Amino acid sequence: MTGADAPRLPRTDRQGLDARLVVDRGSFRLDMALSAAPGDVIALLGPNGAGKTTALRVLAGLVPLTEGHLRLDGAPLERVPPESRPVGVVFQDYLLFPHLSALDNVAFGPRCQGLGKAEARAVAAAWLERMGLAEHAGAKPRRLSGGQAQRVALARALATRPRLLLLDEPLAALDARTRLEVRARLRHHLAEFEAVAVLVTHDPLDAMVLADRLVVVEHGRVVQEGAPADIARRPRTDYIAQLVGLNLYRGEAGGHTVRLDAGPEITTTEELSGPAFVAFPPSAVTLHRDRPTGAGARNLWRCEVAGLETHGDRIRAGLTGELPLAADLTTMAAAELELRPGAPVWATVEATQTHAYPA
Ligand SMILES: Nc1ncnc2c1ncn2[C@@H]1O[C@H](COP(=O)(O)OP(=O)(O)OP(=O)(O)O)[C@@H](O)[C@H]1O
Repeated sequence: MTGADAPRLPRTDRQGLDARLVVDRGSFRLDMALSAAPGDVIALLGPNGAGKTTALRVLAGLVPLTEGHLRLDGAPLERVPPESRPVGVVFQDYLLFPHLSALDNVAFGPRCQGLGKAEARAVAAAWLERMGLAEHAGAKPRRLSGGQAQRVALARALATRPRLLLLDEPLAALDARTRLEVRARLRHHLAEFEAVAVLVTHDPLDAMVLADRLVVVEHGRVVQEGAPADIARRPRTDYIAQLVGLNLYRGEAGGHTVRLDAGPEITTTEELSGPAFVAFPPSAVTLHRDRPTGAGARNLWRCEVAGLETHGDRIRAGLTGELPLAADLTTMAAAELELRPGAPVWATVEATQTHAYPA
């Protein structure tokens, strides 16, 4: 069925993306609501197998919806075939046409939209210029660096003036140094893009730098969404807490303490009641060989070192015991404490270093 003979579904005036994506793939079910205004950049973030790529493929029209709806600028897209959707896609490995020059790769979309050859090439040349790639217009993809190929792929997607831009792990194919530069450029282009952009990534840094809003997906469901800073400050699942490098616990708050579902109490500065999360960074934890006696440390737990790894210029200790947690310390402190797997330690955290919020 083509877009033309699809049944006419009601249009709404709502601009941007308005979707509920339900897809069954064997035993896996994706069920997520996704909405965005023109100009929004949304990052879908989640562990392997969470359903991010499936969501992107549904938006692109490559996988059909089992249930739900998909509207873009008020128009229903469910029955519109991929090639007729006003959607641009940058695939993880870019999928440039190997036999076409950068210019003709970018001109391909405008040509398919009905522009004449010269006109389409002029549009493509303008996009390559904007991407800082004018001098590579005649190059075939194999002669482009990873960063250049990524920009050609982005130009190719943007040249069709899509109302929805989809980017699948846009920086995953790049080495660390190129990534830094390409990330900054991509941020600039996304900021200029006037329609909705949705990107899929595993990398919290890419998500935080590139997106205005994060949608965290686990097991086919949205577990948290919001501005990057809010999510980093108030994670609601273990996956997100690990991603942003926080210790996270759930319990029942009463005044300045949160009694954890499994384990001890944590003293906090916030005053709350009812179900609550408490989070604190590994750098807030101080370890001691002997039980500390000072009055300052309100939170004190008896733990055991489960593992040690280097983390930047510090050592991260994974602890089990009264409270499982991650603690960061300097190499010197780790040596002085004679930390090794199995070593007993006392862990303290000041109440002022914790952050409690309703669950
Ligand atoms: N063609 C398919 N047929 C059946 N099941 C599939 C198919 N493609 C993906 N799945 C299943 O759908 C689920 C979600 O996969 P998806 O690729 O969307 O996750 P993801 O979040 O993008 O993961 P990753 O980060 O590893 O790419 C997985 O359980 C996967 O096994």
